[in-house]
Amino acid sequence: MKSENYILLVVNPISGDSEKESIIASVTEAAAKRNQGLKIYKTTGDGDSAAIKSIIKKNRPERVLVAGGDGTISLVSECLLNTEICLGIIPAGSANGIAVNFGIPETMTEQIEVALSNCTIKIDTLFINEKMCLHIADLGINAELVKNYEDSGIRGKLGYFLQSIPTIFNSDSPFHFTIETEKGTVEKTGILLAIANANKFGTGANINPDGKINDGKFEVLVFKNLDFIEIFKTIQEKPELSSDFVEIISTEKVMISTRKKVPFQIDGEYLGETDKVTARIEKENLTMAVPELFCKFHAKENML
Ligand SMILES: Nc1ncnc2c1ncn2[C@@H]1O[C@H](COP(=O)(O)OP(=O)(O)OP(=O)(O)O)[C@@H](O)[C@H]1O
Repeated sequence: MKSENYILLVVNPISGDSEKESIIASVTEAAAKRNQGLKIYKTTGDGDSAAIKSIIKKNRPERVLVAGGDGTISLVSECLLNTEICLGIIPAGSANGIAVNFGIPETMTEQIEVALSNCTIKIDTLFINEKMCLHIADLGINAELVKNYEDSGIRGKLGYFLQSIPTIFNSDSPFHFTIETEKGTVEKTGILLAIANANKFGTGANINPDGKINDGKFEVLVFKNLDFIEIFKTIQEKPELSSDFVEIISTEKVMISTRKKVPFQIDGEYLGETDKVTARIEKENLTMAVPELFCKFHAKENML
């Protein structure tokens, strides 16, 4: 197969609760229409990263599509870092936080169209405690929620909803954070500290409306309280959030320490409790196919 004219589709057969055969059939049809070859790799949960890297190295595809949840999207993204090969996302997980952030459409037909489109963008990726983060990591009450969700065994948005109230009542918050950036050291108290190269939580809450995914910076957001009026505002595209609710520090690197150990998650994966987190950004090292609106919002000419 000629490298320029070939698509690799990585499918996680067990992610979420959707069947994957219709995705495979639709991508096969779309590739044929474009006169492109298609190779399908189904993940096994064991040695997938090495296997995908080897396929990419041997037969450089023009594009890689991934059908799976956030875990599979992250895994494939890591295989494509610092290459010119474009990634297209077909969300097929239980929560799909990454897809929500990139504004990936709801229907499979539109998702495949976007994934194969020429609307591409080079994004920055975050490394948090040296683990790649495409979306959002946090310390505090949201990470507790992710843990309780994983423990409960109930998948999807309902699972998160059912865990949200007990998580709030049983939380050990507020937490005390020491935040060191190139601008100096500050002390903050809050229920949640998020590290975001993204605008939205997986729920669609627009918590970092001015964040740009390709500006060489990321944001540290300290949420001070559960102000429901402010939380409600985050359903808007451009919410003006009060600094009594959230304080935002834009930076290229950060070191965070806490007085006591705090629950910690990266891209929806609970990583236990910690009292030290470092984060840094790597500039424009991943090419992604995204909806036109997302491309426009992140156009360089719109940046200050
Ligand atoms: N064939 C397989 N059998 C069992 N586990 C697998 C297989 N392929 C991948 N996995 C596992 O699937 C997990 C990743 O799942 P992923 O995050 O994509 O979906 P999800 O958990 O349903 O979605 P979300 O992250 O949106 O909640 C990894 O732990 C990986 O080891």
